[in-house]
This record gives sequence, C-alpha cells and structure tokens, in this order.
Amino acid sequence: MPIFSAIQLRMDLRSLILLLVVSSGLLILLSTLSAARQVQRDALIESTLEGNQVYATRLAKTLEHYLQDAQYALSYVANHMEHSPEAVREATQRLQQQNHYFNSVFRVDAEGRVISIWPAHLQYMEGQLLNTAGNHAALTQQQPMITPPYVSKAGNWIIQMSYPIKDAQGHYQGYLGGSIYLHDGPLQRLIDQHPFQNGTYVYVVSVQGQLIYHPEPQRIGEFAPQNSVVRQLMQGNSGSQRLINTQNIDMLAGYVALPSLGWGIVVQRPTQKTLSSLDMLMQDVIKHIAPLILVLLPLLWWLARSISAPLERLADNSLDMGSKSCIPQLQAVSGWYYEAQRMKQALLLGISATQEQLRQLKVDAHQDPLTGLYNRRGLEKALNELAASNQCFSAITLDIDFFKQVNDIYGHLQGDRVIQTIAQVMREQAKGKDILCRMGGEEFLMLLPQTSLSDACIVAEHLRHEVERHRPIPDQPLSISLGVASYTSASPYSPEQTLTLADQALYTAKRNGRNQVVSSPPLNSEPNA
Ligand SMILES: Nc1nc2c(ncn2[C@@H]2O[C@H](COP(=O)(O)OP(=O)(O)OP(=O)(O)O)[C@@H](O)[C@H]2O)c(=O)[nH]1
Repeated sequence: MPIFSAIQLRMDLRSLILLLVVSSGLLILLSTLSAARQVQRDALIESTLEGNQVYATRLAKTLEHYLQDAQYALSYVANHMEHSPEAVREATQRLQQQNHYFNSVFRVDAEGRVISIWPAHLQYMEGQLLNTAGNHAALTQQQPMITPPYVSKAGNWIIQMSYPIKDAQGHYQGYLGGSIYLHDGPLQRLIDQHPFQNGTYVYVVSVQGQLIYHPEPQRIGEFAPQNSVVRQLMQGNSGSQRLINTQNIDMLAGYVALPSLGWGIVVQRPTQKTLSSLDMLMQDVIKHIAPLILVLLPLLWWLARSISAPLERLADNSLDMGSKSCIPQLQAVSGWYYEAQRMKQALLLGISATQEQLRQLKVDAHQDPLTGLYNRRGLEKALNELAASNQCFSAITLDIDFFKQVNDIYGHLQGDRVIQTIAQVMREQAKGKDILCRMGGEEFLMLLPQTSLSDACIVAEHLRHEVERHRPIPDQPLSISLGVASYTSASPYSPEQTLTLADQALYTAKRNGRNQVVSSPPLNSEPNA
C-alpha cells in the first residue's frame, strides 16, 4: 500500500481539523509576526539613521561654535598682547587656564622659537625651536589656521590652532598658538558630553579622510577613505546610511560635513544593537500570545471533537444497518451543523429504504406470489420453528382433483383462479397459529400446531366440504383429496417424516377415488387421538 494512502487511512477527521486549524493558525501567527518584525525593523533603522543624523548636526554646530570661540579667544589675545616677556607669559597663562579651550598655549616667534608656553611643565621648551608639523604649517601659511592632526612632542595626537602676530608695519612676528588634544582633552569632553548606553559613538574625520577624534584613541590619525561614510564626508556631503565599516561591522550612521573646518562628524550605532530591542519586542509579543494559544488549543480540540463526533457516531451506527436498533441510534445522533444533519437524514432515508427492501426480499423468499401462502422455503422455516419449540402438530396435505382438465378446458388463468379459491378456503378454515402453504402446482399443505389427528381430520373434512361448495367456474365441479398425519413427542417419526405420511395418505385418497380425507394412520387405529 502506498505510504500516502496508509497515512490517509490512519488520519481521522478530528486530527485533520486540528492539524488544519493549528497549522493555519501558526502560519498566520508566524507571517504576522514576521511582517510586524519587518515593519518594526525598517522603522527602527529609519529612526536610528534619522536620530544619528540629527545628533551629528547638533554636535557639528556645537563643535563649530566651540572652535570659533577658541579661534576668537586666540585672535583677541594675539591682537591685544603686550610684547614684554611678562605680558606674554601672563597672556598665555590666562588663555590656557581661564577658557579651557586649549591643552597648551604658546607664543612662537617668526623663526619658530618658543617665547612663552603654558602650562608650566612645558616651560622647558621656552627658547627652543619648535619642530612640529603645526609650527611648520603656521610659519609657512602665516594666517589663522587649524592644522590636521599630528603627533606632538609629548606623543599625543593633537591639532594646533594658531593666529599670526604682526607689528605695526604689518611684519610677521610669529604667532600665538594653542594645542588641543584629540583624546583626553576638551574636544573629547565636548563630544562625549552625552554618554550613550546603547552602543552609539561619535567620530570626527578630516576632509583628507583622517580620523581626528575616535573613542578608541589608537585609531586617531588613521586614514579611512575606504569607509563609504568617510568618502561622502570627503566630498562635503551630509546624510545618513547603513554601511559595513572598516572593522566589518554593520553600522547605522548619520553624518554631517563641516566645510568651515574641513571636518565631518559621524554618529553611528551597530545595526545589531539597534535590532536587539526588536528581538526583545518580539519575545514580549510571543510571551503575551502564548497564554492565549494555551487557552485556544483545548478549545480547538473540543471544537474538532464536536465536529467529528456526529460523523463518527453516524458511521459507527450505519455499520449495523440490518439491525433494528440502527435507526433509533441514528436518530439519537445530534447533527448540530448543516452537513452532519444532511448526512444523518440521507443515512436514515437510505437505511430505511434498504431495511424495507430486505424485509420485502425476506417475505418474497418465503411466500408464494399467486396465493400469498408460504412456499416450500417458508414451510421449511415454519417446520424448523415448530421442531425447535418441540410442539406437536398435525399436517393436512391436499391436492385438487383433475386439475389438469380445468387448465385444459378453461385455460391457465381460470386454473389460477381455482388455485386462489383453494387458498382462500384454507385461510377461512385456518386458526391463528395454523401455517398455510402451497407446495407447488395444485398441491397444498396445512400445519395445525397443538392439534390432534382427529381434530385435524375434522378440519380436513371441513375443507373438503367447503371446496366442494365453492364454484369458481360455475359449470365445473371442484373437489380436493386430503391426507392427514400427526406428530407428537411420542411419535416414532420426525416432523419431516410426518409430512411424508400425510402425502402418502393423500395418494391413498386419490387412489380411493378422490374427494375424500384419508389419515395416517387411519382414524380408528390412532393410538391417542
Ligand atoms: N393454472 C395453473 N395450472 C398449474 C399450475 N401448476 C401446475 N398446474 C397444472 O396442474 C396440472 C396438474 O395435473 P396432474 O398432475 O396431472 O394432476 P390432476 O390433473 O389434478 O390429476 P389428479 O391429481 O390425479 O387428480 C397440470 O396441468 C399443470 O399444468 C399453476 O400454477 N397454475
């Protein structure tokens, strides 16, 4: 047997309904969760990108103001500074200590020699030629500027801000400079003023693609032009995007270019961190749905059972459609829904019709169609019942005399009428429990339960007389010959042999001249009539 049909046979309607409902429910739930997750995910990514860009814009403005303020403070002091060594020292000290813009402030002459520097621990450099990238840039350009990041003498990544100093004739006299640490300095305090708990961080990049600030200090000074956001900033573009960064991490970045400084600010958050809240949200949703499912499952089971139960009972009860209890049992099944009700009605109609046909078949099998009396099969059944109940009975066999003549003279239809008349007379003479039978042709038999031979002979004589009286064919006299025998518990003959005795008596009656009753044994020799 193919596997599929084997499975089909085992699967009942209840399991099918459950399977269907549970699987479609799960499918709907999963697709809803998946769609909700997708929508939520897109919204989260969108809002994170937007939030990062807004924050980058705000930070850019703050940074721009900060550096403008620092530049202004530097220019103001440079423009108003006295040239005496004490005045220069006091000015550098005040600028460094009061405003907190710079990690160090220094006055450098036109050759690049340090005239004054603050804080105090750097004063060993005074009088020395300053050999830094910032110094070279300031001396070369001789205008207000901010350098790209470089490593200071003390080994720190810094940027240098400088403002040129000129005498009354406009001759270049050196510059006033300030250094800003790119890590652990005012820049970091400014950028990290709002610490993030959610994995978000900020970095600052120059138009050359060099990291000016990064929370991992070892990365400051690194060039990252392969980073797509850095590339956008190098072209002066602002915006937001999802990207894989140089560390191969999926990021959501908002970025803003600061053309006035030649810098770009990037605020970014790992995508995975953003989406982790989504997983928690989904877990919450499932936690809320799970009890509902637990309540629903038994309900579904009950529903599936209620749907399948009437069909199961209809099927079970229909198996025994021949039994009398079948119809009442089917009627007791509650067909609470349309299809079950229709199936119940169809089964009741079908089984009633089948039972009626069976009944008719049984009747037909035991009945002679011309007279309505029992046929030979009916006789057998009646005889078996008599034998089973061990009842005594008498048998009268009878045969129409010269019936062939009737058929020959008047035809078979008239012959049939005569046969029906004999049957009618037998019915009229019979009592309630008497069994009437047409054995075939014009031969009949009467079984009289609980009747002695002498009483049976009286009945036989009545029959003979009544037949003689009837004239179904007016000009044709009608008579019958009869043989009678009896069966009792003391009888040496079986019930079947008793019928043979009656038959033999009938032949005797025929031989003796017909139209008479002969008993076996003859009446005067009956032992106990
Ligand atoms: N009309 C009709 N005739 C039948 C039927 N069955 C048998 N017969 C006829 O009954 C006749 C029986 O004839 P026989 O057996 O010679 O007996 P009989 O003429 O009655 O003579 P005895 O019995 O010796 O008195 C035959 O002609 C059969 O054709 C039937 O159902 N209808």
